[in-house]
Amino acid sequence: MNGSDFALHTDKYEINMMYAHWKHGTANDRAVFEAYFRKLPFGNGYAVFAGLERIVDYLQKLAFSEEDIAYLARQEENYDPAFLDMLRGFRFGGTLHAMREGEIVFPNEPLLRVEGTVMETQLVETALLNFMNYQTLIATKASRIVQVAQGDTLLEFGSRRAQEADAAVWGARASYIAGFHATSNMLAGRKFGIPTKGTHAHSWVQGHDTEEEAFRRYAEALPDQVTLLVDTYDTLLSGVPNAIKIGRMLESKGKRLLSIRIDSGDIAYLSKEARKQLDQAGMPYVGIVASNDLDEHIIFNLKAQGAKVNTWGVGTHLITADDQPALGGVYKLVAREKDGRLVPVIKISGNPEKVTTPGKKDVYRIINRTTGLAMADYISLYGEEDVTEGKRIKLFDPLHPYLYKHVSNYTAERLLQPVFEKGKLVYTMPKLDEIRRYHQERLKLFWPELLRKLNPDVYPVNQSVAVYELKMELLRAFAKEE
Ligand SMILES: Nc1ncnc2c1ncn2[C@@H]1O[C@H](COP(=O)(O)OP(=O)(O)OP(=O)(O)O)[C@@H](O)[C@H]1O
Ligand SMILES: O=P(O)(O)OC[C@H]1O[C@H](OP(=O)(O)OP(=O)(O)O)[C@H](O)[C@@H]1O
Ligand SMILES: O=C(O)c1cccnc1
Repeated sequence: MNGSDFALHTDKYEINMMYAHWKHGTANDRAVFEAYFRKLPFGNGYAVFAGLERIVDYLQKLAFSEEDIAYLARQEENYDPAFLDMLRGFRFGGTLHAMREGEIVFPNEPLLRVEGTVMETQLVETALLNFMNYQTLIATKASRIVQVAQGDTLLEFGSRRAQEADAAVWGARASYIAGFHATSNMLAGRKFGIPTKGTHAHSWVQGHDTEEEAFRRYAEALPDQVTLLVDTYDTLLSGVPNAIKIGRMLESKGKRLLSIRIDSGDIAYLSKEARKQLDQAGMPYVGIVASNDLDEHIIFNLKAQGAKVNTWGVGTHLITADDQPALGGVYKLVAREKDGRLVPVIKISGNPEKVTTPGKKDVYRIINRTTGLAMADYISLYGEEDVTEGKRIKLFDPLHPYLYKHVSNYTAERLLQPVFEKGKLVYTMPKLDEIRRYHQERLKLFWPELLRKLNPDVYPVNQSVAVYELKMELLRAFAKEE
């Protein structure tokens, strides 16, 4: 699917609601939706927002083709042909505010705010959540791996195990945003300018009479980028000694063996022994790449065991986020047009976590002027001025409003950026390397206790008094009496 073929990348209920609005003459009423997730994945202390590039491409190209219209005409809902005719001219004319890609984000704060007609805001729900949820999930998983790798080189190897092609390509991009250094996926490399890296497979060694011959022929063909996979037969007795022979051959030609790769067995033990052999052979410059079902926990453990690995190839566990394969981001209506005015709306649930926070809102990062560190994220109603003017504000957790403090010594950064204004793209997409740098910079705003992978501190996401009171007011209005 290319970007212009996504109009029907939506759930049928969105089309049905659009149709029902159209039938009742309310299709062009205004609506405001916000997208957020309720729980951080992997027990992490933060998430890394990603997906905006694809969202922008999708919204820009959003249009129904004749094939789409013909398909809709065949549905058992019997949509009125006049509705389908109207869809022919449909374009996204709404307003989108979004977090920057690479931003550090937290539960229950809007990551996207979409304002427009009920038609257009409803149609885009599925695709926006699909892009945001997957890419944010993978960027967050990758960021955890980056934290434990402590500056080692990280290669994304997941394509063959990803949930299909889009996941491989966009997952490679999300990993790069979070600090991975390269991907093995050449399409992701070409599309996004991500550096690409590749070694060779076991099949290369199996495809020759001897391991030494396989290594030699590989090195002869690609003398500038030789990484040899040393574990096909016996890592320490044949793989590394053969790699050293090839290292010598390369040296005699004024070249250098770049690295060896270990893909099975006890990586801590084998890498230490391989390091010794390489050093004793006078090749301290040869790096050691490890792969084989790695994730942040195994890398952390291998480092604790003193593994002599300087490059980690990570595939399956990263690209499938296998310990939590979905981010539960939701897209909720927060305000709608009534009698010509936008009014806040609420969704009530027996599960308190699922009660929505009404009203069109903004998110600010409150930064302590003295420490330069983030103290809390602060959700205000759109247009509330105290926070933008730097006045004294009250910080409290909406779940425990009796615990609060006032702050004045802060700067407030507005996190949601204007991306589309009434259908017009007003945002200059940063280059991928800028996004990646931005992510690294943003991490510096947080204390290390929040960034650790195990039992991190909980970062406060607070609400303004006005947001809290509006929610209470709507809850009271719907309170039941028995
Ligand atoms: N020293 C170690 N400490 C903790 N985990 C390790 C260590 N060495 C390897 N692992 C991890 O243990 C898992 C299984 O390793 P194992 O050696 O059983 O791999 P394997 O693929 O079964 O090996 P082989 O291909 O030799 O059968 C992998 O996820 C690997 O990354
Ligand atoms: O383990 P992952 O984190 O998913 O990383 C990708 C894996 O894919 C390759 O194995 P595969 O057995 O598919 O091919 P090979 O013959 O090249 O080893 C590679 O050797 C890694 O082990
Ligand atoms: O280049 C590699 O070593 C590689 C690429 C993809 C998957 N596994 C390994």
